[in-house]
Amino acid sequence: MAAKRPCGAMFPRSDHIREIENVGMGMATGRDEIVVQSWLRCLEQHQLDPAQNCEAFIVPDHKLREHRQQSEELINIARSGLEHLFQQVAGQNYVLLLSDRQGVTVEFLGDPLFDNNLRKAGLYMGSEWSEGRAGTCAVGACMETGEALTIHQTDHFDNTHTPLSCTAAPIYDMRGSLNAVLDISLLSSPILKASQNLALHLVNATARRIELANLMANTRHEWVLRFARSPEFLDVDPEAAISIDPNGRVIGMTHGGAKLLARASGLDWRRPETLLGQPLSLFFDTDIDSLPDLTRSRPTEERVLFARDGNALFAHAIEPNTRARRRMPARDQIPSPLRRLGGDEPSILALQAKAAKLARTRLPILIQGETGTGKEYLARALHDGSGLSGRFVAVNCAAIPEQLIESELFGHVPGAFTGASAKGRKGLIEQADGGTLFLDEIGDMPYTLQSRLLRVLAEQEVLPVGASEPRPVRVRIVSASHHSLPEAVREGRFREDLYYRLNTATITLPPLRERPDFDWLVERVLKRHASEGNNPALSKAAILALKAHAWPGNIRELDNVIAVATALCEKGHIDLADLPEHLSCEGETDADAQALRQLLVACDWNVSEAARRLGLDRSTVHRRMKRHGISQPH
Ligand SMILES: Nc1ncnc2c1ncn2[C@@H]1O[C@H](COP(=O)(O)OP(=O)(O)OP(=O)(O)O)[C@@H](O)[C@H]1O
Repeated sequence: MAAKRPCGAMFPRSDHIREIENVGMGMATGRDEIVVQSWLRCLEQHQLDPAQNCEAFIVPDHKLREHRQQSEELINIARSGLEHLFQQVAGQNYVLLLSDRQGVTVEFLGDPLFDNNLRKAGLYMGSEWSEGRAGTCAVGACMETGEALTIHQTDHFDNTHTPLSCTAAPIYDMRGSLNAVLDISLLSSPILKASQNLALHLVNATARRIELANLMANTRHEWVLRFARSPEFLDVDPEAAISIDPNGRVIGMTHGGAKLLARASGLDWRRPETLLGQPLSLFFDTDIDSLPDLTRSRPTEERVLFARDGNALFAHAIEPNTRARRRMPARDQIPSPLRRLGGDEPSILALQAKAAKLARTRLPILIQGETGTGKEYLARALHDGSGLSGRFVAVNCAAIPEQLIESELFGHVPGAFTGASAKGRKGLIEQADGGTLFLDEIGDMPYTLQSRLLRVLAEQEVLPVGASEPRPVRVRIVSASHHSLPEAVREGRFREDLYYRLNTATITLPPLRERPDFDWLVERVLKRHASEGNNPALSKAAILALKAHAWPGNIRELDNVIAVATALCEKGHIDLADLPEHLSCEGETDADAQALRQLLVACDWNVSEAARRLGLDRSTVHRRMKRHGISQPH
């Protein structure tokens, strides 16, 4: 969807265009250098025309989902920082945008009162603010320069954006690459650019805290060294941090950390690869063996470190978490798509570690598990964690009519059969070339096709329908079934040789009712359905009801229940009343019914009072009464 932005420029249009054109011809202007450089990039590199108004571009929903999924870890880490920042500027009409490294807004906090205007102005979820797309703007210029900045009103290149004032700060990942941009914007602002100085300070501070939280979340087994210029802030709000491996080499840093290392060594922070892997002693007059002297066991003002450029800093060394290391031997080797499969419980970690090892191979993998346990989700994660460059193609063998499945999978040459496409068609197997083919419900694959699939696996080639020459394909096969394949083999419905080829490596997903990381999954699904302004928590009673349920539909059922509850709940609280009836009353016994009756009698059949004493809302109590056939005697 693309919406046209309002054209209410605060500066006469022709003057604005003329000024940009003059800059393009090398004439001086009073603007900040960062604005001038961005205008020049827009003219020369992005070939934008200042006389041509752009539309706010909002990526389609499915694309937004992809962008959000890719940034899920960042969004989760950043959320509390964003909410804190939003509270700090509450009532001042600021909007907060978190953009991913393509400039797409993946998280948004704004006043719903101005929803329509914000959407029109492109200050909204899914809007793309890269410089090539939108011209000079805070997010785009921040992405290009890697620096925090304000693009105020007529600093914008595109005339349609000139009412806006936008301030952005970069968020770097631990390896020094730009990971995201945090932007704070106003639909209308005072004329003076200096009015945004405080906003600049706030976004910078929030970006720094998000980077620090990211570094801490990803550094459990290494030393972390945090820095501040004053001892008072060292333990509570450090300015920079780095992580150090057991050999004393720098392996991660916040942006402040990168700048500090660069300053100390005379290297360039824009080339993070020159900083990473270097020994600590290149930057400071210390080494890994001396780090215990900088832990909290000593008073802050005594924890002083000298950088190689002569500057003194206060430092706080945090020891590696050895307990976590023992418990999670392979966690840091698990690619992040696979880490997102579950929590930190040993059996789930073992499952992730196994998946991580298999992801790196090209072996066929068979995934088993009840319906809705996440077999396709795991297949995708295996693909994302495999480093394969081709596509992930999913096929549900039970959903394609038997007469079509052959040409769907293998493709066909022109005119291969009545109704075949005149141009011929690439089959799904070829579409997955270089990537992963996920065959869901493989047990439903027609017997005759099973031998052809075997050939694909054995020979790495595919023979389209009607073709005489096979075509080479390199495809990784992941299959899944919630039927028992050995049983299908015994009954002669599934080829034994294919079964043995497919199940060289098997991963079995536990049903939800047996998952030790149930709480983690509930939290994750809650976050998935949270949106700006609706980020609910579960009441105790609701948690108990979720735990008591048997979840025959597994994670899919949980996902649906939470989606509905999130939509129904009020005041940021999911209570029993927001859960489906069969779930909220589950596990109640006759004794519970009797207790409820006694309570109602004690409350003189005042349902509100009974609800208050139970900590439930009235509709839940009414529902329980109905279920147990309890009513006030007349
Ligand atoms: N580890 C997970 N974390 C969060 N959500 C998950 C996880 N695993 C699965 N899901 C969600 O649960 C739902 C069902 O997952 P999926 O379709 O992968 O299950 P399945 O086992 O392939 O189901 P079926 O057997 O019916 O094909 C999806 O909405 C998916 O996003």
